[in-house]
Amino acid sequence: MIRLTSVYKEYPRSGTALRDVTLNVGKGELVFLTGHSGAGKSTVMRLLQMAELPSGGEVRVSGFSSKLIRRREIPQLRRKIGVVFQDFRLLRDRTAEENVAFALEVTGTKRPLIGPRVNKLLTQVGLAHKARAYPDELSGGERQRVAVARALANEPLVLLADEPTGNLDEWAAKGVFELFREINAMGMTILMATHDLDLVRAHPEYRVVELSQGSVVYDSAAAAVEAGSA
Ligand SMILES: Nc1ncnc2c1ncn2[C@@H]1O[C@H](COP(=O)(O)OP(=O)(O)OP(=O)(O)O)[C@@H](O)[C@H]1O
Repeated sequence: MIRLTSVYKEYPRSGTALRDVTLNVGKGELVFLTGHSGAGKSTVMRLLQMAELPSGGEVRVSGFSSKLIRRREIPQLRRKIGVVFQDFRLLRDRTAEENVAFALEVTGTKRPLIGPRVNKLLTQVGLAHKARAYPDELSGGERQRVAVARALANEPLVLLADEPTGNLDEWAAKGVFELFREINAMGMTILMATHDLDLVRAHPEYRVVELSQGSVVYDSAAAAVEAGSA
């Protein structure tokens, strides 16, 4: 589903952001991507959306390769990736349901299908009763749920979440993560960049990959294999 092979990313002024990163995420996995500020988590997320290309190595996402993709194919790839950000990025002048509907309008979903689909998505994230509320009328946790509904609107194959609980208090963070667990249990592949080590420690059942200064320094999946062969 996601495959980074010996990926390097250099930025002209700040130098090497990723150094020889190899990482495979299989279909249906939920993986925490951790590491200090500046470790390269957001860079990985941007490369997966092919918003940027690697300086070396290859990024593959659901059949698309950074080595082969053409500019005009990028919208096709993006449709297969749902993205959730720390700061929600909702349209303030649109209600919860209009925010979700917008994601369907821009991909050309037929109008009669949009209403029922929005309703289903808002129900899935537990917010059907707030469909007519504007973002300013919602709590942080509720806003993030709308953002998750929007990310799922076009039935992506992968969900990328960059610090999705970073702006939430502990309870709201737990609630949003529970939603991720439910979505993952239904088969969605999720890569979640997070600083929240308490959340990571509370869920040892999920794989953890740690970046430090642009390199993978720990992968619980690899650690499990090594422990098994020792
Ligand atoms: N657009 C850019 N131009 C130049 N350098 C960049 C750019 N984006 C990231 N970098 C550099 O790449 C390195 C990794 O940054 P990145 O944002 O991926 O880290 P991060 O782990 O997501 O950090 P944080 O947790 O603070 O978001 C940093 O040294 C940063 O300065």
